[in-house]
Amino acid sequence: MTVIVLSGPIGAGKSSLTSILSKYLGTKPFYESVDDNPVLPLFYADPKKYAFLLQVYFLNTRFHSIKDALTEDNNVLDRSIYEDALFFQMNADIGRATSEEVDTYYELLHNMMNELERMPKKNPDLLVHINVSYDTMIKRIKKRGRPYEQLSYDSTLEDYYKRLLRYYKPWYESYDYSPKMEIDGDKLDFMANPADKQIVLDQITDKLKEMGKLPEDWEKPTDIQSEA
Ligand SMILES: Nc1ncnc2c1ncn2[C@@H]1O[C@H](COP(=O)(O)OP(=O)(O)OP(=O)(O)O)[C@@H](O)[C@H]1O
Ligand SMILES: Nc1nc(=O)c2ncn([C@H]3C[C@H](O)[C@@H](CO)O3)c2[nH]1
Repeated sequence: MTVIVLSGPIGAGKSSLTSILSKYLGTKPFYESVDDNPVLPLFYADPKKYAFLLQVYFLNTRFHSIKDALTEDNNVLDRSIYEDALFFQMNADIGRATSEEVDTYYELLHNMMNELERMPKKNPDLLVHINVSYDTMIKRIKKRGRPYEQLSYDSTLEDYYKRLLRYYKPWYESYDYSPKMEIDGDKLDFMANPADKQIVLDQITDKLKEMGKLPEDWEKPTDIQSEA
């Protein structure tokens, strides 16, 4: 059983790589709730009002996914539950949560993490972090085109995204729930360039091999074009 979680800022390529990687390894993908998330557009329209509700919504859906992923066989999750507090803390730091909301959130998070501690498998096997610069992040956000994430939608988003990148660096450095590795999301265009895609897949499978975590019955696919 091998559970891989991806991490990285907005638009880094987590969902895309989750799809590619799960097909390549023949495992099950779990996606963050975005297009079916009723609170996300409300949050971008009025962050102060909805930051807490959005966080509870995400925490709940992430808890479900990680519980399923840790009990089923081989999986790839497109964002880790460990990034939840990063987002909330950042929003709280810029005044989008009351002290009561902050206290309630951390108590709830603590309770949920304790539940995970009780599971036979407590942590993922590997965290794959996609690093991107601000320019790449904005290019990808534009390319994907969710209206409420565009810089033209809200003049404070530039600061929000730059701040998010600053929070990710120490977060990744202190992450210690599992082995971890970084992918260079600026250099490696694993969506459009097959050679880059193979480099990324080799980096991940080499790491799994080194850890003895490559699924036993896995055979390297010969045609990666079909993994997109
Ligand atoms: N390495 C890459 N090279 C080129 N384009 C990419 C790359 N990764 C992702 N993209 C494109 O960038 C956009 C955002 O990618 P994706 O939705 O996978 O990001 P994400 O990290 O899951 O974002 P979010 O955090 O918002 O869920 C998509 O249009 C995708 O096709
Ligand atoms: N506030 C907040 N807290 C989270 O935990 C969180 N997780 C994801 N997101 C936002 C980023 C993308 O717009 C979109 C898809 O990742 O959802 C979040 N926003």
